[in-house]
Amino acid sequence: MLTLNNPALLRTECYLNGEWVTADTGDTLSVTNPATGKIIATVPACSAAQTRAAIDGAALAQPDWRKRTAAARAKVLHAWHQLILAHQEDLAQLMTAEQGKPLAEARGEIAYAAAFIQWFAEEGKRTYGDVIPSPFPNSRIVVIKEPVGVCAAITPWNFPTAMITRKVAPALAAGCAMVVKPAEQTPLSALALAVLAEQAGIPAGIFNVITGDPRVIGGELTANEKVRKLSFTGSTAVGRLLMQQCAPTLKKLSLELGGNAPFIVFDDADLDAAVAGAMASKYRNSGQTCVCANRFLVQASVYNAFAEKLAQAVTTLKVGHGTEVDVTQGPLIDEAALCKVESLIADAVAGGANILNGGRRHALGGTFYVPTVLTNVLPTMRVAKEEIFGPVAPLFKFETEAEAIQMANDTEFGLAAYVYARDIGRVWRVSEALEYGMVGINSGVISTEVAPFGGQKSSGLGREGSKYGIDEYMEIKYLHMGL
Ligand SMILES: NC(=O)c1ccc[n+]([C@@H]2O[C@H](COP(=O)([O-])OP(=O)(O)OC[C@H]3O[C@@H](n4cnc5c(N)ncnc54)[C@H](O)[C@@H]3O)[C@@H](O)[C@H]2O)c1
Repeated sequence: MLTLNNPALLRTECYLNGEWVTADTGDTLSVTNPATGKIIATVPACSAAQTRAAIDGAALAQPDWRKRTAAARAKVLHAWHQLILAHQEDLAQLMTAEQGKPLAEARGEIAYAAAFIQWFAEEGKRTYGDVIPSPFPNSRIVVIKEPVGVCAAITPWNFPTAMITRKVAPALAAGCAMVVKPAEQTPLSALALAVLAEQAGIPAGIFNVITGDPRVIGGELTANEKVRKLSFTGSTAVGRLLMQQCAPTLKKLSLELGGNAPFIVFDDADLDAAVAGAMASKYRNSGQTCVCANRFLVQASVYNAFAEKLAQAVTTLKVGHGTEVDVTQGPLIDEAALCKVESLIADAVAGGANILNGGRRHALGGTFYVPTVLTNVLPTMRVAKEEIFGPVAPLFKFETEAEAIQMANDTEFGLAAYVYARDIGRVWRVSEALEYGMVGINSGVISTEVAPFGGQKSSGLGREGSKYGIDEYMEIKYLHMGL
């Protein structure tokens, strides 16, 4: 039973153009608690016509929002940030109920999500242009930045709040309006953000949350020419599809897609620190994180020692319902995710991998899975090529630095990578050779609002966070001025 201190945060209508609405067709989507398998709410399955109306509303509201000073926009964003922090506990409860992650992680995500709003409220004041000396006499070239206009966001279920604020905060700070379609598994966190946005005084039409069939809403968001930018976080397959759908209207795109992060442990690494980093990177959110370590590449001379220490560490994880005190690993999002994990492990074992820990469903049933460590894993196995998105650490062996780099880059993805080593020369050489957007060095946690999060290769386009993140929502214009 979900009980909130402020029950008004559990909203089950969409927030479009400053109004709370149901679907014009009357259709709904069910929201299931992955820990219990029970339906906890239903939300509207809105139509393409409603999506169009939301875009129209955003297009009408955006010019006034844009005309405000950045300081005036920041004031409203700071109010939203404060309200989110004031309701951190309720928001965390909602997130755990629909997503399954332990409450401590959910609380952490709320603070992290709010930090983007605070950061971009201030960064919006620093969207400086430039003055370029002209090659012609008596003239100057002045470069200015302007908001893109109406933007759309399509977000995943694994970080139901942060994946929204990472996009909405820079967009609003820049002077844009946003229509957000959250994942169908986790709409309640998104709608609660809208409740607080309304309270904070974000004007009607500037922040909209629409729920429903992804193809219906995504189809309109990508086809509508009033939407000038799409920011998407999710799988590479859907990212490619949306990119195609945006081609006719040539929208700007940010795509934060899948990963296949290598976690490289060299023989000079502090092994205890590497295990601590591995635990944070791999088992957080039950391994359902795009920057999760997906392949552990361990130098042969420390392979057994690292494997033993990691297998020991995972026994300290407590699997259970995210609302229970001390639980450190919740369920997977659904049965399909669990089946994928099982089939990857079966493939590895059939090819000769050993299960050092786990490798089976948890006695709790449902979608709970025992944290797993696999040894003797080979780069030819499926587990080396696909995003696992579950609590499974496959350990690969390498001999030389060159081999580690070759194995690390042997994937279409290029989101996050991790390197554990003490030799500073090695750290530089390897980091520069890695074809990844982010490298954690002796650190298993890399994401922060002040850094440019994003990937290379099939992991996507664009950056979120930092000064680079706000540029994604700004057009560049220059004035060639005769004096
Ligand atoms: N790079 C990053 O920043 C980052 C962060 C979190 C998750 N991810 C990635 O997200 C994936 C997991 O999320 P998922 O399983 O929800 O991904 P997904 O691609 O299935 O879904 C993501 C979003 O896209 C929507 N969607 C699905 N099909 C659509 C369609 N045809 N048209 C329009 N919208 C559509 C979904 O409703 C959801 O809102 C993983 O690959 C993970 O690596 C990436």
